[in-house]
Amino acid sequence: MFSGVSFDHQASALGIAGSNGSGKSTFLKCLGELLPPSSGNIAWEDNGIALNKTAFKQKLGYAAPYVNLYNELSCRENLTFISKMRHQSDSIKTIDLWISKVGLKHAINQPFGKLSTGQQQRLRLASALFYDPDILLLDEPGSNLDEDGRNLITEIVTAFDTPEKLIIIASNNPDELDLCERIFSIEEESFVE
Ligand SMILES: Nc1ncnc2c1ncn2[C@@H]1O[C@H](COP(=O)(O)OP(=O)(O)OP(=O)(O)O)[C@@H](O)[C@H]1O
Repeated sequence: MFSGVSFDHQASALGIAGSNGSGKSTFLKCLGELLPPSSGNIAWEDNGIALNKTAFKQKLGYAAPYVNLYNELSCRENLTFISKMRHQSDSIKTIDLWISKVGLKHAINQPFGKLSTGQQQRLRLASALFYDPDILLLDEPGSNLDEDGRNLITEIVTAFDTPEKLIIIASNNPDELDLCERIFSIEEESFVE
C-alpha cells in the first residue's frame, strides 16, 4: 500500500491512477474522511482557511460502488432522505431533475434494491451531486455504465471542473483519467507527466 504520499492540489480535476489493489480506493476514502490514514494527515482548506470536519462534509459529494443507498427506498426517497440528513431543504424539483439527468426518470419510484447495477451507479452519482457540492470525489465513476452513462460522466466532470470546485477521480480507466488535468500515480507516489 502507499506511504509517504505528500502533495498539494488546488482547483482542477485530479485523477488518482494505479493498478488493481494499489490503494486508489483506500486513498480516496482517506481524502473523503471515510477512513483515517494509519499515519500522517490530510488537510482541507477553503481560500486558505482550514475546513473542519463538519464544514468539509457539507461541501463533499462522494460516489463509489461501495457507497450504498437504502434498498427499500425509491430513487426519490433515497435522495430526499439524504437531503434531510444533511439538514438541507433541496426541493423535490431539484431531486427529480437530478434523477432525470442521470437517466432514471422512468425509475423514480422504484426501490434502489430493484435497480440494475448500472442504474444503481447512476443513482449514486445523482446522490452525490444533487445538493451542489463544492468538492466531488468519484471512485471508478463509470463502473457498470453503458456508453450513454460514460458520456454522462464526461458531462459531469466537465461541468464540475471550474475554478470554484474540486473534483478527484480514482480510476484505472484511461478515458476517465483523460478527463483530469493532473494525474497522481498512487504506485509511483508522484504526478504523472
Ligand atoms: N477493509 C480492508 N481491510 C483490509 N485490507 C483492505 C481493506 N480494503 C482494502 N484492503 C486492501 O488494501 C489494498 C488496496 O485496496 P484498494 O481497494 O484501495 O485498491 P484499488 O487500487 O482501489 O483497487 P481496484 O482498482 O481493484 O479498485 C488491497 O490489497 C486490499 O486488499
